[in-house]
Amino acid sequence: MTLEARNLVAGYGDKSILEKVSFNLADGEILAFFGHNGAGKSTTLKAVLGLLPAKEGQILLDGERIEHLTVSARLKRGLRLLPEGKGVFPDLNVQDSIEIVSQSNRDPNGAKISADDVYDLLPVLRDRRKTIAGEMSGGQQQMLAFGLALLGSPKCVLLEEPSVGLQPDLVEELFGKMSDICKKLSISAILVEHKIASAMKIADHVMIINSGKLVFNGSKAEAEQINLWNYF
Ligand SMILES: Nc1ncnc2c1ncn2[C@@H]1O[C@H](COP(=O)(O)OP(=O)(O)OP(=O)(O)O)[C@@H](O)[C@H]1O
Repeated sequence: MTLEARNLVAGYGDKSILEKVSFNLADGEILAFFGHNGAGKSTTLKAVLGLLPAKEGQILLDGERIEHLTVSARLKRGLRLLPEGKGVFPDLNVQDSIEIVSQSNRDPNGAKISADDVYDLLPVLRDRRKTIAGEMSGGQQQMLAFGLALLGSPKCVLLEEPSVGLQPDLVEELFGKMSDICKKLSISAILVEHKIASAMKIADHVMIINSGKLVFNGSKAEAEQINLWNYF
């Protein structure tokens, strides 16, 4: 199991938003995470990464308890967040962006995913090496953000609405690429999305949150048997 949450309670100040949220995610699995605006999706991601403290419960990464660790310690262990909006350097070209991030990630044991690997996995980035990131299309910027996240050799990526602002065909292309790469490299992902039909195409597992409580948590096959909208 890559990532597991057990009875996680988290919120802002004295107020708890998440009510004993539990889920688990195996290597290479994609967990589609749905819910209304304000239901608690981002709060869950923030608690997993350590941007919010866990008031109660446990978070485990590869079996190790991490809920007391700092954000940087969790990043070192392979968690990555791709926040909503494009996580790119808008004024740098693709090549310089990849070079800067791969140099800053270089560790003495050797980074597992190199710049060349990223170009091989996402050939559009090789084609656009000299293009300024801020001048690329939304979908290409998302691919770059995902490529930069891969340079850290993540175990689990937390994807916050990567489809925002993309046309439907680009959403399918982006999700297809992300899914292929996660499967190939055994990276697990939580995919927070409002574009449910597109996210369902690549999901292995589905969760729906409502007012801080998980109201559905099951396999894709189980999710396909029900009307997901009844849970919103
Ligand atoms: N910084 C904050 N301080 C206090 N309350 C917050 C803060 N951020 C979010 N909340 C509250 O926490 C609850 C859950 O918000 P959260 O951002 O997790 O929702 P979400 O499911 O990610 O929504 P969306 O789909 O709109 O991004 C909401 O009631 C929201 O008002």
